Amino acid sequence: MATSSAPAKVYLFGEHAVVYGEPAVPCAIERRATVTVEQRADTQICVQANDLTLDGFTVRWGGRTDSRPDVNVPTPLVEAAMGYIDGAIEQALEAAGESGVGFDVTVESDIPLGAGLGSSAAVVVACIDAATRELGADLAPETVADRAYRVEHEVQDGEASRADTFCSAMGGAVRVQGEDCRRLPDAPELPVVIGYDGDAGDTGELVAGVRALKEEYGFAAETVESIGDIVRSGERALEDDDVEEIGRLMDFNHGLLSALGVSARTLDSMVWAAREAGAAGAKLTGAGGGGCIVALDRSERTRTALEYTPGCETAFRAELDTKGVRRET
Ligand SMILES: Nc1ncnc2c1ncn2[C@@H]1O[C@H](COP(=O)(O)OP(=O)(O)OP(=O)(O)O)[C@@H](O)[C@H]1O
Ligand SMILES: C[C@@](O)(CCO)CC(=O)[O-]
Ligand SMILES: [Mg+2]
Repeated sequence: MATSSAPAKVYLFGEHAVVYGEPAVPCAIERRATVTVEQRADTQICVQANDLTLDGFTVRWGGRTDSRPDVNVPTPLVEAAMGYIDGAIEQALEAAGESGVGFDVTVESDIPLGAGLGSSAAVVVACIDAATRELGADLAPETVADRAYRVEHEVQDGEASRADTFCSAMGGAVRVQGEDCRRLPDAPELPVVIGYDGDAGDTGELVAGVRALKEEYGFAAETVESIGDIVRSGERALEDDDVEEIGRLMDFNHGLLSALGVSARTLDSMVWAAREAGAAGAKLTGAGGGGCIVALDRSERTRTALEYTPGCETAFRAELDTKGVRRET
């Protein structure tokens, strides 16, 4: 039996545009998905999943006698979860040079699902790490990141960046542009506050929506390029530890994401509540459509204001996670 965990992330800048070759800077936060993997005597994959936004379910597939999932939760969710776990197991088998092995997989996660905090990447990264160790192989976090990216790419219908998976595997703040993935040497100490509307967006669908806009309108394509410019300015502000400037750029980034159609009324209200409470800046994080915003505020004012904002279910402070994927005992 092997257990690994991997962190969630927020985007300081650059989600969506990163899918088209612009840079992005996500940052791992201290909320984790933990995956336990144990070999079975047969070839079935049996998944038990629990998290904050899910009551918990069990799916079983791949055996000779029972290849249909046996579940009581909505089909799209189950299919998505099966896609991620199936993909992760396939990657682990390939990495370990094995085939035809069945597993019991247990997922426990503190990361709300589909909320822009990278629950999919954390689950896939932790699952690949645990499954390869269960098979006697040991992969470097960069290799886990690369294999996890292949899974996200497949599940998101061929459109995904390496940002979420690299960030979750490596921890800290990272910079990703195409295949160029690096850890930022001096991870910034940022006063991150997160607001969550209790809702979810489907990353694959939201990415497809931006792609369609970009193909229809030249100005949408230019908006994506402008997000790249914001990220480049953001990197300089991060080097200078200039929280005010980082905040201004986050505000601008949110405006452009909103123009690309991936915000939501609740995300906009939370962003405005944070700004009015004195946050240095605020934006949606991740794919959007519902889920989380990220704001910067050293004081408690933003968190308190968010808690009283209609549409906000919960608000919390998030510490930077510097560890990335790790073995749990
Ligand atoms: N605890 C979990 N158990 C099983 N599957 C999970 C769990 N957490 C996430 N997943 C899978 O990940 C999917 C959500 O991934 P999606 O990419 O849409 O959102 P996200 O990763 O949370 O946010 P974003 O990609 O915007 O950062 C779920 O539908 C489910 O298939
Ligand atoms: C929207 C997106 O940029 C981030 C989702 O967390 C998609 C991706 O990078 O694969
Ligand atoms: Mg995701």
